[in-house]
Amino acid sequence: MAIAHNLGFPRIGRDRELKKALETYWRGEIDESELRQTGAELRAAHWQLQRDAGLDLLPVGDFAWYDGVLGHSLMVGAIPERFRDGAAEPTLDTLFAMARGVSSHCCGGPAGPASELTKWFDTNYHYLVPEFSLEQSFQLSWPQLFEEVDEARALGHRVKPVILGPLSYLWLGKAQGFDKLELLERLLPVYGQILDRLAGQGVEWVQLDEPILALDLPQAWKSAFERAYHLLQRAPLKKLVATYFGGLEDNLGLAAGLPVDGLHIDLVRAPEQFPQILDWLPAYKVLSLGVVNGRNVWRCDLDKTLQVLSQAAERLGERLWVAPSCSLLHCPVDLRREAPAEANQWLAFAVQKCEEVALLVRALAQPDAAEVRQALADNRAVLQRRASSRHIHKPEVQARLAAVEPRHSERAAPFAERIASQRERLQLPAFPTTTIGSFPQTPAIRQARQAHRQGRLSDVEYRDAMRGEIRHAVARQEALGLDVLVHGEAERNDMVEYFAEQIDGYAFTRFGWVQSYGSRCVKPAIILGDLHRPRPMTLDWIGYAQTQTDKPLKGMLTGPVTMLMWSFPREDVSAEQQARQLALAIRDEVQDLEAAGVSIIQIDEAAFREGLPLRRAGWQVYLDWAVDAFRLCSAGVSNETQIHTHMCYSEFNEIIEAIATMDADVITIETSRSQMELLEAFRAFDYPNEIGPGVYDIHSPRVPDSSEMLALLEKAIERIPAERLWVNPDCGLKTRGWAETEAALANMVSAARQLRERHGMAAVIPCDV
Ligand SMILES: CN1c2c(nc(N)[nH]c2=O)NC[C@@H]1CNc1ccc(C(=O)N[C@@H](CCC(=O)N[C@@H](CCC(=O)N[C@@H](CCC(=O)O)C(=O)O)C(=O)O)C(=O)O)cc1
Ligand SMILES: N[C@@H](CCS)C(=O)O
Ligand SMILES: [Zn+2]
Repeated sequence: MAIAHNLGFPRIGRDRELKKALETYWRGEIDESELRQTGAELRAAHWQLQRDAGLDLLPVGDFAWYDGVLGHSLMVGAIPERFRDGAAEPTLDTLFAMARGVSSHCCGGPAGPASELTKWFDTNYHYLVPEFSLEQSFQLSWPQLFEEVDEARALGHRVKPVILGPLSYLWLGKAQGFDKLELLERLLPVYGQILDRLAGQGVEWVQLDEPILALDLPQAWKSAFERAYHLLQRAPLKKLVATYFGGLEDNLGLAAGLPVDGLHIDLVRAPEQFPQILDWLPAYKVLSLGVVNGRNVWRCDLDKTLQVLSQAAERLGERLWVAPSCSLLHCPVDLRREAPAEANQWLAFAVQKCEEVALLVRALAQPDAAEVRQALADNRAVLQRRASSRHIHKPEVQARLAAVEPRHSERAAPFAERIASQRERLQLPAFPTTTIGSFPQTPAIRQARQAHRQGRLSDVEYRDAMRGEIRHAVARQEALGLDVLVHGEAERNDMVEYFAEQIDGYAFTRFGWVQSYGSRCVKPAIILGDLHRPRPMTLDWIGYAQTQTDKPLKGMLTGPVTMLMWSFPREDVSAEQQARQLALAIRDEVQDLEAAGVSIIQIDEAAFREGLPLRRAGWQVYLDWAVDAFRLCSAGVSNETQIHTHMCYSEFNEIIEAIATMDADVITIETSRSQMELLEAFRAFDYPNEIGPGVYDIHSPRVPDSSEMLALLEKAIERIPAERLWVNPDCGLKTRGWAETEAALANMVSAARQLRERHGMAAVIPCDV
């Protein structure tokens, strides 16, 4: 009989228990043993949920205090010098210091900025980038995995530890001035020790995640795979190499031939790998088929999936394993937590996905069992109901889209002409200072929203409370001397969810939390059907904010690509189609803001880079529709209206041309943790429009001083003409407190003023530059 297993379970908790415990610990309100207790309770609950769902083999090692890659760095002793405290072994506080940074005036321990945070492949999860030095050594330093294996076994579970594989780990890290692959020989002995120790604990199978096998790999890395796994071969336990987020393609032969005992492939992202894989797999190996989508929330089409599995079972017998396509980290925890709604019948969250995997395995073994037949019949009926639902197909939305012409994606004049009109209108100083949009989402704001949701605060009371927050944010910005103000986004629960709630065609959850980084979560909305905007979404708030100041105030919207990437999309129509529907909805809002006199409109495309397919072969198709969606939503304004965009993941080297084609008048980007290195692409391409490279990292509570920001701006000026440079933080400030926000922004404004003096720049940039 096939084995039902799982690659990883969400760790944050159904009610975000881990988030709450972490934040309470960081505030000093609970001690380490209380935090650890919450972790243990969550792990126990999650293993039990998976076991109750019917899985045979449960993952251990998928729990992390902040991030799995960070935990792995601790395990192999890759701890940057600035976080080493002289202590022999790292502590939980070492881990949190690496994740969050430490201010020099705090705690008396080592100080320094946090490690870089970046996107986990093409997901909305962020990991902490390992930092490698030339003298890097590795040693087993963090016993968490072994302790959790004991913990799970003591609870009576059959476990499969999950570890990030050595090649993917090195690939995801950062090495300054040398080839990080050179570290492999130093790293592998530690992997050997880890595997030996797990074997000593009685572990039979270990899962080594090597998602980079789904990427275009240089030959040196392909060869390194063979070398590495040959060396790890002697460890006395069975190894399953797990690949996901894409197909193996040219790495198929390599992956199938590695000297390990099993291979997991993602058949949701790359169904074409089957049945070809059967011909490549050595006869002794287990094949784990990832057939239940770990990246979306739709129920699995069980009939269709069983056709594939039955064929596989015929060839593989007991060597067939069944699993979700990837870790379920990217899914909400449990659909049973939601209130009843028509759409629920179409959905499956992590717990339900485990049940689907178990059911598929049962259906293979006992296709005629009454409960199996019933479950398959139910599944069929549900899928049919969805296909014919009136919530999905809206002829008026489709007709509007069909009438779109290329001219709708063209600004009236080229950038050089537009910027002159905009400078004339805006009268901004050189190096204009601004922020990315959000100001601190304080407990008071969140509590007001909760009270409003629960009916304890009327619509008018809620509006007045948010207007109070807007007045406060505007007044603080004026006092700080910022040049372009924002309303602060107090009224938004999230930059995507807020808009999704106002666009017809979306569905929402109440508890569908997914970890984004550390303790921060998002609740992605679900695109059910055709999308349109029935009424203005931001006009009242932004109009109100503009009445509070004479300075220019940026209208703040989320762009179509980001709306799509950070939602759970439909699978019955293309991503392009969904992005174009969203673009029209946002275009309507842009035009309403312009008509209301808003002179600058920022359309955030924070997820633009993340949407880029993992394999280069898919890039152009994506870039064409993604750029066009942005242009479609932004191009309908006059030359005097300045369009900004913002992206928080700025590795643009290879797509800078597409970024330029978006033709935003100003782009603000995240660059501070990379010390402005990411601007190199803009310099090399001679990017024509204006740029605001982030001068400080907003993910950390640390307040950088103005000299630090000035130094970064000087680096920026080496790469970008001074008259096109803006000054802003890396991203929005919603996660920060007011005290640190004001301190950091005051330093930022001071840095901009010093820069103006140093470079003798005019107070107002002339229009003909
Ligand atoms: C820019 N980022 C975003 C990404 N994806 C998004 N969808 N949105 C983003 O902004 N991806 C990349 C980055 C990731 N960065 C972040 C940064 C910050 C957060 C974050 O702060 N998340 C919040 C949850 C936000 C939210 O939905 N808030 C709601 C509900 C708040 C709440 O918990 N209410 C309580 C009651 C009130 C209380 O006591 O505090 C409750 O309901 O129980 C709201 O404001 O109404 C987080 O807390 O993690 C995410 C990604
Ligand atoms: N306007 C948003 C962008 C985040 S990427 C914010 O400031 O939070
Ligand atoms: Zn951002």
